Amino acid sequence: MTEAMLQIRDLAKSFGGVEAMRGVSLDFPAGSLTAIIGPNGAGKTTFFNLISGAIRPDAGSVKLDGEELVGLSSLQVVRRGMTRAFQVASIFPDMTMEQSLVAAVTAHRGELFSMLRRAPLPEAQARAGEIMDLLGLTPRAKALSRNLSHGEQKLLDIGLALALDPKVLLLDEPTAGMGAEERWRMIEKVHALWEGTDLTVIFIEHDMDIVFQIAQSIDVLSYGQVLAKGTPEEIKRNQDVIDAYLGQDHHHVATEGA
Ligand SMILES: Nc1ncnc2c1ncn2[C@@H]1O[C@H](COP(=O)(O)OP(=O)(O)OP(=O)(O)O)[C@@H](O)[C@H]1O
Repeated sequence: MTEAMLQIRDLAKSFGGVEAMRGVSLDFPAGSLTAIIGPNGAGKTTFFNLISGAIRPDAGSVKLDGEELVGLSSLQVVRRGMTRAFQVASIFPDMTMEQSLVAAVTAHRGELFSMLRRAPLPEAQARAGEIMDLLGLTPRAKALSRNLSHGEQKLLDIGLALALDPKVLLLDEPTAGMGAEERWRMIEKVHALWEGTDLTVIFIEHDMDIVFQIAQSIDVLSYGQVLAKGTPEEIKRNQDVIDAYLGQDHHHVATEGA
């Protein structure tokens, strides 16, 4: 059997007396699109912090393409091929979208460019162009960051993550803070990006309609443990998940003809 692109084993982390992650083991096959869901405080953000090297686990293993990541810094994790989209698009308000992406590609590939003794700009511009195409941002290439809509800024954040040439892309609530219509536009772009590349995409999302619509598989966390994992159909019918999460009033449950 081939190993998953990302293989997590027995991941654990406590903050003082709080066991935020209690032995989580999950596999993410190459090219998969997975949603991480769960009630508030379930450990979703902690999970991303642990696997991306932002914080160090007390125990466990995180293997990317067979290589152990635990103990590496965030930067080293990025270099190995796992990148998280952060809210950084607004840091350089007077740069255009294209300039921001060219700068990110150049920063990431700089070493390689100097080794090849080639001018970085045409290459970086070509890559920035590809990324804008993937995200449907090309018409906004010359727009200044400060003039981008919230949704466009979020897409640029994803673009900046793509500039780091990841194998695995982590998205922390890509639709947060958006209205219903903008959410769907956003998630359709994420879906198109996933379809158009061989990326392994893992996203945290609270909107269950979105999760059930686009995720290929779903991992449910609760109290720092894996409560369930499966296809959207399996998760919708899982009684533990319904009891722990989907039954809660404040979550949007896809009732699907019910
Ligand atoms: N740096 C920290 N120090 C202390 N406790 C923490 C820290 N980070 C997370 N926790 C605790 O760990 C648990 C899991 O939190 P986490 O933010 O990972 O959950 P979450 O599933 O992302 O929640 P939400 O959906 O509300 O974002 C919570 O009890 C939280 O209070």
